[in-house]
Amino acid sequence: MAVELKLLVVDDEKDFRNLLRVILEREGYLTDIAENGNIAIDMIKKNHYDVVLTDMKMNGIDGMQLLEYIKTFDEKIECIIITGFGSVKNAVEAMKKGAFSYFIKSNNPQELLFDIEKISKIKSLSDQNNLLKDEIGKQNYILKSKNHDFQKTIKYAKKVATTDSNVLILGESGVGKEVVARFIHKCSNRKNEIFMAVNCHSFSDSLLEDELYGHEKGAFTGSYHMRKGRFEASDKGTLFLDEIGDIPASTQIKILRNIENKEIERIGNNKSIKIDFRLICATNKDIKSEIYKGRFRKDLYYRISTVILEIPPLRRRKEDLPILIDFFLKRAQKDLKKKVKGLDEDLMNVLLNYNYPGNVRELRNIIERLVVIAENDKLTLRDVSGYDVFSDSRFLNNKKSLKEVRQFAERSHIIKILESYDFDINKTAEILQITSRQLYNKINEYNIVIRKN
Ligand SMILES: Nc1ncnc2c1ncn2[C@@H]1O[C@H](COP(=O)(O)OP(=O)(O)OP(=O)(O)O)[C@@H](O)[C@H]1O
Repeated sequence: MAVELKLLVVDDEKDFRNLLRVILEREGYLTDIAENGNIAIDMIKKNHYDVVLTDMKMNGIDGMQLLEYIKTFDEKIECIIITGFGSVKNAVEAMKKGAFSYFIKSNNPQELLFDIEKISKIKSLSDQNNLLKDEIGKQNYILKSKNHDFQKTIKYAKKVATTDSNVLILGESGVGKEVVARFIHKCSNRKNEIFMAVNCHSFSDSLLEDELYGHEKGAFTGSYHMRKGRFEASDKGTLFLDEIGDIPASTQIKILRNIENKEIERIGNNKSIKIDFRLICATNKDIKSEIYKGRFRKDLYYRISTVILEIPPLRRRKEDLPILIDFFLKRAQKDLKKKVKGLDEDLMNVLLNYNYPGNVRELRNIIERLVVIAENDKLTLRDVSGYDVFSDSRFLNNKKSLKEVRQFAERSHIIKILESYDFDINKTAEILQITSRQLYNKINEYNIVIRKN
C-alpha cells in the first residue's frame, strides 16, 4: 500500500457494512463504520478520514447529501458511492459532484479494493509533492549580516558544516535557528541527503517517541502497519531536533543512548537498527537553567553541544533590518501576488525603531501584513495606522474599537498557534476548540498566510 488510509463505511444495512469492514481490515485499512448519514457526519467532524464509502440509498441523509456535505467540509476526503445494480445513473451523478468512483454492491469486492489502492497511490504522490514544495520553500532564506556577532556565528556554522560534530543552536524564538540548521546541512557533505526536522514541542510525550522511533506492526492497538520513525528516515542525512529543551525526561535518556550508539529500536521490537545521521539540536530555553532545575540531563547536554552556535536576537542586530526588510518585501509580493514598489521614509523609520520581540519571524509577518494592507503601490505609514501590525501593541498608538481589538487578538492568537504547530490545521483547530472548517474561514477572513516553517 502506498500510504496508510483511514476509511469510513456508511451503510444502514448492518450485514453489508460489517462485511465490508472485514474485507477492508483484512487488506490492512483502518476502518470505522457508521449506520447512517448523521452519525457519519459526527464522526467526520471528530476524526480524520481519507476515504468515505457510502451507500447511496439510506434513510435520512442519503449518500448524495453526505457526499455534498463531505466535499464542502473537506474536499480532500475521497468518496466512493456504493449502489445497487439499478441505480448506476445516480452514481454517475455523484461522480459529477466529486465522488471518486462508484461500486455496485453485487460486483466483486476486488474492484472496490483497486479503487482504494488508486486513492492511496494518488495521496502518496500528493504528499511527496507537498513535502517537495515545503523543502523548496524552506530554502528561501538569507544569511548575510552586518552584525559582528552574527557574522561570527555564520562563519562558525560554515566551518562546522564540513564535520559531523553535534551542533546545538541557541537563541530566542524566531531568530532563525532552523534557518541556520538548514544552512549547515546545505554546506555539508550530506547536502544531497535528507534534512529531517522534528519539532519536539509539537508532540505529546507518547506521540514524540512514536514519531522518533516508529513502530512495528501490532506494537499497540491501531498499529496495523510498520512505520519508520524520523531517526530512521534521517539515515545518511541530518536530523534536526528543534525545541530539544522540551522533551520529557524518559525520552531524554533514550535519545542520549541513540546519539551515543547511533542506533535506535522501533517501538515493539528490541532489534537495534544502525543509523548514520548528523545531529543538530536547537532550543530557545535557557538550557543551563533547565539543567540546574533538574529538567534537562547534563549528560545529554554535553552530548548534543559539541559545538554551540548562538544567534543574537534581531533587536541586537538592527543593522541587518534593511537587508531583511528588502528580502521579505520581495518574497511577500511574490507569495501574495501583489506589487509594492517600496516603503515611505516614515514607515521605514518605524520599522527600524521597533524591537521585534518575535524576532525575524515577526518581521516576516509584519512585512506580509503590510503587503496585504497596501492600498497603493508605495507603502506608507498612513496605510498602517488603524491596523495592528506590530505584536507589541504599545508601539503604534491607535484608537481602536472593541471589535477591532477582538479581531486583532483573535488573528494574533490563531497565527501564534498555527506557527507553534507548524501550520497543522487539525491540531490548531483542536487547540482553538473550533472545527477545521471554521479555522479555514478565519484564515481567509484574516488573510493569514499558511507557510510551513
Ligand atoms: N535569515 C533568515 N532569512 C530568511 N528568513 C528567516 C531568517 N531567519 C529567520 N527567518 C524566518 O523567520 C521564521 C522563523 O525562523 P526559524 O524557524 O528558523 O526560527 P527559530 O529560531 O527556529 O524559531 P523557533 O524557536 O520558534 O523554532 C521563519 O519563517 C524563517 O523563514
